[in-house]
Parts: sequence; C-alpha cells; structure tokens
Amino acid sequence: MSKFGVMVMGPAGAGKSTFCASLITHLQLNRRSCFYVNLDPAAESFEHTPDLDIRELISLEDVMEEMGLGPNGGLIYCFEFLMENLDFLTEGLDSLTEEYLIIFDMPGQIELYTHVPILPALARFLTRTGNLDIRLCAAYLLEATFVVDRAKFFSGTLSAMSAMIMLEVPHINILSKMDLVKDQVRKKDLKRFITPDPLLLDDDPAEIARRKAEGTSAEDDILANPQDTDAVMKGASFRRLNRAVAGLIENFSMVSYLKLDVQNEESVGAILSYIDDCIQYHEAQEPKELKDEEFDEPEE
Ligand SMILES: Nc1nc2c(ncn2[C@@H]2O[C@H](COP(=O)(O)OP(=O)(O)OP(=O)(O)O)[C@@H](O)[C@H]2O)c(=O)[nH]1
Ligand SMILES: [Mg+2]
Repeated sequence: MSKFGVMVMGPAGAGKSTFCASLITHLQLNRRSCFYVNLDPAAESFEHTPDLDIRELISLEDVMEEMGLGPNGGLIYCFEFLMENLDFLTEGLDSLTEEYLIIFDMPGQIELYTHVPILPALARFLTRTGNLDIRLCAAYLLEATFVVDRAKFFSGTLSAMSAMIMLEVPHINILSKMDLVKDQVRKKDLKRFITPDPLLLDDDPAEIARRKAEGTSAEDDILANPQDTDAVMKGASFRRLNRAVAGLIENFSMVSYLKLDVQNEESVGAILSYIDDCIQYHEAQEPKELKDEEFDEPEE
C-alpha cells in the first residue's frame, strides 16, 4: 500500500506554513484526509495543529542553548538528529492509508535546499529506503513580489533548480503571495517570469541603443544608480556569466511556475490538482462505498 505526500519547501518567509494551512482547509472542505507533519524545529504557531511535530523529538531552542549553536547550525543539528532517529517518522506515518495526503512543512533555511545533503537522504528514506514507500512530490515556493526583480528571480530559480536536482522526486514550483502583485505593470512583467525567458538576462535592445546614443556604458548606469539591481546584472563583465546561467536554465527547461493566491480557494485547488497528478493520487484510490445514510433520499 502506497502512501502519498507533499514536501512544502522554499526560502524563509516564502509562505510555506500559510500554504500548508490553506491546503489542509481545502482538503477538509473536500472531505479528504490529510496528515500534517511539521519538520521545522523553530516553528512557533500553527493554524492547524500538526499531527506529527519534530519539536516533540527535538527543539531548536534547546539545541541552541545546550550545544551553543546559532539558529542555522542548530537547524542542521536538529535534522542530523532526526536522521539518526528515523523511527520517529516511521512510527508516526506507518499506519496511514493511501487516502491520506501527508503534508511536510519544511524550514526555510536555504542551506537545506542547496548544498547540505540531508534533505536528499530524508527524501530517499521516505520514498525508497524506509518501509514507508511514500509517493512524494516537492512543492518549492518563491515569493512573487521578489521574483519580478530579475536578479532575485534568477537566484530563486537557481535555488529551486538545485532543490529539484538534489531531491530526485517530482517537483513543482510555486509563486506565492500573488495577492501582493496588484500593480498591472508588474503583473504584465510577471508573465515573462512564469515560464522563465532566458533573454530576461540579456540587455534590453532599447537600453543598448540608448547607451550608444549617449556614449555611456552599462557600468556607468550601475555607478549612476547603484540601487537598481536590474542594472547590476547588465555590466559587460557579467555578460558571459549571465549567458551561462541563462543557458543552464534553458537547457534544463524544467523550471516553470504555478501561481498561488492562498485567499483564493480555486487557486489552492488548482495547485492541489498538480500535486495529485505528480504523485498519481487518484489512480491509487479504491472506489468508496457510500455510507447508508448517504443513500437515504432526503425527506419530502
Ligand atoms: N499577503 C500575503 N501574505 C502572506 C501569504 N502567505 C504568507 N504570508 C505572510 O508571510 C509571512 C510568512 O509566512 P509563513 O507562512 O510563516 O512563511 P514560511 O515560509 O512558513 O516561513 P518560515 O517557516 O519562517 O520559513 C507571514 O506574515 C504570512 O502572513 C500570502 O499569500 N499573501
Ligand atoms: Mg513555516
């Protein structure tokens, strides 16, 4: 019997826990079973009480106090401790049937998704090496408001790609906090980012023409306006690096984004359908027998 799960990941404050909460509310409204696992040892409060909580095993506060570690080192220690005590997960999840969607709420430290090999080991345990046999999908959240800024967009896309390559499980990327992108100009701009356009990294032809007419260079633009992060990516010295990064994203052509507005039931439902498809949730469900009372005709 397979189990089904989604691991909600992404940088600090991207809206992971908020998304988990609205996903749980949506599942409950649609009479689906879910099981909420908090894997953030520093989490403080939740809209829905977790069914399994890493803080019952180890809390970041205790680790920082007893081991003299800072918040990031402490988090890595907590995950290493979890990996040595995987029974905690096996015992907590073993009895779940294929009806359940297991939602893992992950911490936001970017180290976890880029180079520390703990998450790949955890994903392997959940999907293959343990007895749990969870069909797992990763949902990587990035804030839509950040993404409209090109430099942040490419760094976010690279971090999403790094998580995707490391984890080796089906992966969806989500732009969260869409409600904050109200401005029409930014909304229009956002379209180019949903399916990343590598040309975004190249200089705008109009800008090149303007600089030619003015006899200035991209570096002059940066010096004149150091706050403009778009310009930081455009200096001649960056051009080869930019092209290489754009080529990398294009060659993988695997990063595209779904839009999430947690206030909007339909938007949450649409993302759930993607998750269901990724893990083939519906294919595994047994036809359900309706309970007797559901057969009863309503009384006239
Ligand atoms: N406007 C708006 N705010 C949001 C949305 N999602 C989350 N937030 C706010 O963003 C902040 C961070 O949200 P969380 O859900 O705690 O983010 P997180 O990714 O779980 O954060 P960490 O676990 O600390 O990494 C909170 O103040 C939320 O209220 C959204 O869709 N729209
Ligand atoms: Mg959180």
